[in-house]
Amino acid sequence: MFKRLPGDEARNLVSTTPDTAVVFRPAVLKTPALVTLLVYGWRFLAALVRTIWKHPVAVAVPAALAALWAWHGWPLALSVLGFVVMALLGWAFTDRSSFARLIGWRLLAWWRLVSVYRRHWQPVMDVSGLARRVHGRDYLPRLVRVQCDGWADRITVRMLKGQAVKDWADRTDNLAHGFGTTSCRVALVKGGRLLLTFPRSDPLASPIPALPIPNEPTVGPVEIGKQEDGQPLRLKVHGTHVLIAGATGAGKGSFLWNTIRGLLPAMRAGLAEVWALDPKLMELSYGRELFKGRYAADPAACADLLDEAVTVMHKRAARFAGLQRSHVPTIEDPFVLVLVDEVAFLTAYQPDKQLRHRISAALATLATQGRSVGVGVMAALQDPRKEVMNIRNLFPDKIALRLDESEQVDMVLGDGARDRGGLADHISPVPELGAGVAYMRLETSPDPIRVRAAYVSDTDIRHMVSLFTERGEAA
Ligand SMILES: Nc1ncnc2c1ncn2[C@@H]1O[C@H](COP(=O)(O)OP(=O)(O)OP(=O)(O)O)[C@@H](O)[C@H]1O
Repeated sequence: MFKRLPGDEARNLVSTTPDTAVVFRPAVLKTPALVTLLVYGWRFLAALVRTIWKHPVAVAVPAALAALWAWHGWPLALSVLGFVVMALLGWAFTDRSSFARLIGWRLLAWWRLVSVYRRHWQPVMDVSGLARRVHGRDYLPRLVRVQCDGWADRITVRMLKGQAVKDWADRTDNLAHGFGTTSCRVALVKGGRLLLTFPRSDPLASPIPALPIPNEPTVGPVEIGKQEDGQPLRLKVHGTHVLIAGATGAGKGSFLWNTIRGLLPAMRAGLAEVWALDPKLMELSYGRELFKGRYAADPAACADLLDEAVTVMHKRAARFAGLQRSHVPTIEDPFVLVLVDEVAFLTAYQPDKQLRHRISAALATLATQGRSVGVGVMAALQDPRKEVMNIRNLFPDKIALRLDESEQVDMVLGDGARDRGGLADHISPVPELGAGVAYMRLETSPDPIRVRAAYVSDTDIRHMVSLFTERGEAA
């Protein structure tokens, strides 16, 4: 007597009499030909309507050409096709960006969909473990849409019911290599839908030379480099505090120097001041003339300078109380940016306990109360552990350059940042490839963005100093 079993369970059958083979006869249901034809016909019709609905222009052009051919012969259809191609080429050469936006990226997206994503979708999902087989049925996440721009392919995906973002975030390596790119970023669009970003090129692959000094004095976001999509990287420094962490040689200095460079016109105009704490005596001493005496390297002098910043902050808070809630830089009340290179030298590694407490208390006070009265802190450090920097959570904006260990990423950028693609431990230790490259997590956005700061060389710093002192004297 045969028992009917779902297909998948046949492999679980065990014979107690090894000489007798288990005979499995699947139940065969004969479907009438008419039903099969109707099903295929319906599917074809649905696909046709869907294609016309989704791609009206792409369907209309070949349909019009086919109609021309049928009614007026192929010479006319060919001439019209030639005319269309020439017109498109003309458009592409005269207004590249609008052509790319309206036609170019859509064509590329279609090509990438057909040649890469749809073609490799099933094998990549299977091998990476994102497809599932339940009770003999295969379930595959759905590839919803492919969009392209000059930098990356963005794939919208519908997850399987019951999958979590983490399931995908843990497999970014599999996805990237499966689709022939070097990296993949996962972001949640809405419940059940993800956006996978696959960069096609890397605008951050080679060092970026120092950017021009801005013409206008501004404390607004200062341009300091590039984002991974090739857009300028503008860092907010006024109204926030910034923590920069990176292993030795990761390029922390370039974030500090680019910020000073961007603020230079405002410093010259008296709208901004940079107060520098340089306990290693290496990084900021090179341009100490820029700080107009607000420079300290000795720990005791650093503590005095921090106390002075706290006093400025308290005085402003007392004056502003009840009158204004945010700071607007003026010559009387300029924006004060306290730059601290290797803050751990002043806190965790400082042998003098009293000094250590004084410095930590001043830093914590500035970081909790300074931003609304125009006193900001930008601190750099190598080791982001809590024992070394126990106030790291007081910095709203965080930058992780190359880090030695994967656990350090979340210490700097906050919980879950590495799962969201902040792979700071994967940044190359080769200076040409990785110095100045970082993942940035801003207060306003939980997804870390990959960026590279421009390289401000010693010559650039000398030029900044001469420009500042010359103009300062002239002013
Ligand atoms: N933005 C950048 N682009 C390219 N190369 C850079 C960049 N920044 C730094 N470098 C290179 O990396 C080297 C190390 O940079 P830097 O001294 O700023 O690192 P750091 O993180 O401050 O190191 P440490 O903590 O040891 O002082 C520089 O000498 C330079 O050659």
